[in-house]
Amino acid sequence: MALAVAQTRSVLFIKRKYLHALRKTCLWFSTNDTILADQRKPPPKTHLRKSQKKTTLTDLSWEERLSDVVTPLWRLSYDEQLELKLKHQERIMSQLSGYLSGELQSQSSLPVRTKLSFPVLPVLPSPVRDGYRNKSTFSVNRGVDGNPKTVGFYVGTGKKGNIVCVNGDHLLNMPEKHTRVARCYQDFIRLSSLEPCLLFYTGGHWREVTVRTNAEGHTMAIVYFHPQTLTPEEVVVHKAELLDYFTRGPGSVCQLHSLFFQESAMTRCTHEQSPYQLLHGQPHIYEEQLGFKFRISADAFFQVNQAAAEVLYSTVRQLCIPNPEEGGERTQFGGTLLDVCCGTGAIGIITSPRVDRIIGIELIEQAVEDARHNAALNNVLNCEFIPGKAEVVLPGVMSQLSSAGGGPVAAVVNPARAGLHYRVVRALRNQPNIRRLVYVSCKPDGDAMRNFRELCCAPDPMKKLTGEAFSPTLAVPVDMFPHTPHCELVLLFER
Ligand SMILES: C[S@@+](CC[C@H](N)C(=O)[O-])C[C@H]1O[C@@H](n2cnc3c(N)ncnc32)[C@H](O)[C@@H]1O
Repeated sequence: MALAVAQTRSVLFIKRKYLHALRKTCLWFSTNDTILADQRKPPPKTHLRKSQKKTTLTDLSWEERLSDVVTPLWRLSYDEQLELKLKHQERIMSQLSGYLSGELQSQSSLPVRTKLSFPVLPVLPSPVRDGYRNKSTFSVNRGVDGNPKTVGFYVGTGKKGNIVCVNGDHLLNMPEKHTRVARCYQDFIRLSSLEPCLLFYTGGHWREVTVRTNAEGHTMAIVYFHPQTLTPEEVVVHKAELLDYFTRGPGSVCQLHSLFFQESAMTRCTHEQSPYQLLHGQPHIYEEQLGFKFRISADAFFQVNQAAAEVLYSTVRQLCIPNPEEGGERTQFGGTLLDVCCGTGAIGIITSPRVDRIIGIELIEQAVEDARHNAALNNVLNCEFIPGKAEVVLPGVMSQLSSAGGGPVAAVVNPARAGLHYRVVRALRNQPNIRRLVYVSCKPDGDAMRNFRELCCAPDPMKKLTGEAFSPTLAVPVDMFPHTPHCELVLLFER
């Protein structure tokens, strides 16, 4: 009996210590689309308890170490994960409340707990918790056994020079289809006469592989390749070997719906910088969201968790254009919805029945083409998608909206982690017809916080922020990334 009590106490102690460490970690962790993998088989719970008793990092297996990097909450129950995420979001929103009330001065101020000036709802859970990722990017580097042709995820950092590439089959957020492609790609590059490209300046060719899947199980693989000094004719030979491996050879078990190849000498190239070459199959995959169908190109952004994206999108739609009886009669807002950083147009298209007009703005041309195609595919006629940087395009759109008679305008912004350019914030703030603005952020404590403050500060002619200030009125966190510390925050501003 005494022994059982002592054991329980020790597990509780370890759990508390672990939660404390995670809370600290959550302050600086950020969503990283390229290192996050999907995983299928978590180390069993019994294994977990043993690992909790271990004290040093080196006692952990490589799989556990990778899980701690990619899915650091894997040891916690899902309820514990949601509790932790809610506390983290509340802390960030209390920081925002502090800035707005003047209690906190600068972003470097210690995060003193300030009373929340608006409600933060409980985190909306992801309907799918395991194997949820529809996109994973696997790196190539030296494995645990020293083999430089290893495909997986990094433990360690380039800066410290201690990178080890660990296979991610066990990761909780990874679907089996993704790890199968990674395994096959590893077998393929091990058979290839070409070297892997570990560092751009040291040569080598085979780089990472991205895998995208949809709910129907279609699989798209994109292989990135550094041509170095190979001639185009030489590259053709290796492309043909890759194609043969995945269509007629052992890689055919992946049943690829699409195989793309991109020659790139940079970390990341758009389709315009270096075309995605279709070696096999269909150029797109399709996904359904809330009854609408979406085409996704190799280069386009799409939310990584399809089921949770539906939760996110219905939350955003309801906050942008509230419908008192969600699911009942549609209310017609009769104005314009600006969808800034619209990707393949999902938010605008899903909200289109409630508004007269949607204007989407997006940087990536392939995504804009997808958005236009998606509107037509769904018989949506009131959407217009404009390619370009929002900071360049939006000021012109605003003058059009003002001169067009000034109907009501709602705005949704969903930028990447770098947040919105100050010109975008200025244009939104200075457009008096916008009364509601929904900001969707995967990192609200980063650059987005600067945007929140610029939207809500007192008018400042020096910064050309002359429009009436917005106020945050509701925050809804949505868990898109189970087992990781991240979630999306949907923040409603009104004035
Ligand atoms: C987080 S994604 C959101 C996409 C979309 N709202 C969705 O849910 O699918 C951010 C998008 O912003 C785009 N983007 C990044 N910087 C931009 C800029 N300066 N102007 C316009 N779009 C930008 C990216 O290409 C990406 O598609």
